[in-house]
Amino acid sequence: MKAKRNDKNAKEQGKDLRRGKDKSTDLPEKTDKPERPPRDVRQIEGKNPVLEALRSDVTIEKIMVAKGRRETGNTEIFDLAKERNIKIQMVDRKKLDYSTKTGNHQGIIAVATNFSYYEPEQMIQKAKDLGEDPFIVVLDQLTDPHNFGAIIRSADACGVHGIIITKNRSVDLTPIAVKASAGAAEHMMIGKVTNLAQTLQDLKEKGFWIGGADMSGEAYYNTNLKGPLAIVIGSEGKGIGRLVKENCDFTISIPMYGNMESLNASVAAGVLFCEAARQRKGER
Ligand SMILES: C[S@@+](CC[C@H](N)C(=O)[O-])C[C@H]1O[C@@H](n2cnc3c(N)ncnc32)[C@H](O)[C@@H]1O
Repeated sequence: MKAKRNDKNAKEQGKDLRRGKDKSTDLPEKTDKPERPPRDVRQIEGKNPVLEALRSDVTIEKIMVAKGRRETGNTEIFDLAKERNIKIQMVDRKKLDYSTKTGNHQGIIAVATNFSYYEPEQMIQKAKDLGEDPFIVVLDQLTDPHNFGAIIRSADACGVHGIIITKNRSVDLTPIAVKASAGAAEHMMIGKVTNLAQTLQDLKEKGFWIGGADMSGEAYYNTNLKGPLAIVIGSEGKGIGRLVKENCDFTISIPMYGNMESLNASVAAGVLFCEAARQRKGER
């Protein structure tokens, strides 16, 4: 017989009215659940990001592909996955819709090990190995993952050896940033530092010129961007912070001829990186 919801006596005796059971006797003893170690993995979403991850040395656990996608231009992904012995799981599109972190998986999600972050010294070493002057980009508390992704993509195109971001109040390498980079993030060394002003001082001691991108600087096409160089890009809201600006050797500006005071951070970064690449690669 069902216990009534308002059976006061039963409640007072500690009975579970929903199941007609005695709470005091039937409940299992509380035990501390063993803590699950966090899985050191991330999701890479979309065709280009997955393809770039396969082309890089990123360790990929598996790739999930929406059923029916094999025929629609994923041949290279399938071939590379086979070559690298990576499991491809054909799944219902709904499963991808459910687990997507970008909202735009394009029918393909890879599960890969998390990013490793790099020290500025490793970026400098990379340049040395290539026989080039180091070219580093510094982002002063950028917050938009789409801007971050676009900057990584332009940086890769222009021969940047590494990007330094701040540990606090900054965007990170989220699946959205990686997607926005079209997978360029898989090839770029990214470093995180606590004290950007200190990092700039360290770079200066290593012979770097630090150029801060700012609307009130010298026109970029009149600026020498050769040699060991770090270009600082400011945040979307407040631009380059005071202390960071004080540690710049010069400021570089893209003249503004319209009504707006500034460009989007990633657009400004793209223009300046291209000019730096033009000067550094000796093109006219
Ligand atoms: C959206 S802007 C920041 C605007 C901010 N309100 C300010 O006053 O600095 C983001 C960053 O993009 C870069 N930027 C934007 N427009 C630029 C320009 N015309 N010349 C050089 N850098 C620019 C700067 O690094 C700037 O800090």
